[in-house]
Amino acid sequence: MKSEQNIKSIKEVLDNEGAAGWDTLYKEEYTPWDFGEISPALKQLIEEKKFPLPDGRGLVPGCGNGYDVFYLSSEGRHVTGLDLSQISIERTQQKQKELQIPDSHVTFQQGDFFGHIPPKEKYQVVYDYTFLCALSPELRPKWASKITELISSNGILIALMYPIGDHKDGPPYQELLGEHFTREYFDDNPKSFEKRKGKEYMSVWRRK
Ligand SMILES: C[S@@+](CC[C@H](N)C(=O)[O-])C[C@H]1O[C@@H](n2cnc3c(N)ncnc32)[C@H](O)[C@@H]1O
Repeated sequence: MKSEQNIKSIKEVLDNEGAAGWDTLYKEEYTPWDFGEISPALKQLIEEKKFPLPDGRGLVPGCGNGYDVFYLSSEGRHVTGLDLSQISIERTQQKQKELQIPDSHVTFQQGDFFGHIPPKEKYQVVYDYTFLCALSPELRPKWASKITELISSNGILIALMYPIGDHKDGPPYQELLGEHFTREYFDDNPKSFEKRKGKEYMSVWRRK
């Protein structure tokens, strides 16, 4: 990871370069959101069987270095990792090759979430971690419409909410998703990376 002298702040890069700034951040290896592994909260959800995950098709929008994509994929679940950054996608594809993970389990795709066309049967599982929060607030309703469009009826959204803000009724997920989703699982104290302790909520939402 490069020092902050090389790149002053993520916000500055994105303000100056727009969406292309994500590529710059990956190129410069300035990715402070990346802990090099999947979140303890996701592991806890799955390994402690807190919520059963459906098989079928999964999507991780803004997948970054792809740890969650590999983790969520299985014999019965194909997972697509989608990211705007060509550099991050090339890296994940390289890792997929090295790990010899077949395309029948995992696909990495460069592209814009807002233009993403779902497979015919849509997704049964979508995982959002530090993706919604990376978008500017005016894009949140658009994020919610797209999530609603991408998930099949009865499919689920796993939203690991970070950072917990000071919104009156918690993070804005309920107002964004409430019309089309029912919240079926919530943990306001999941396992977290040390630096994020107390700043994350785990939630699972079922598409109506
Ligand atoms: C804060 S990073 C989080 C990455 C990953 N989820 C993680 O936790 O390590 C946000 C990611 O979203 C990607 N991104 C931003 N806007 C996007 C968009 N419109 N469509 C797809 N990916 C996008 C960025 O390239 C970046 O990889």
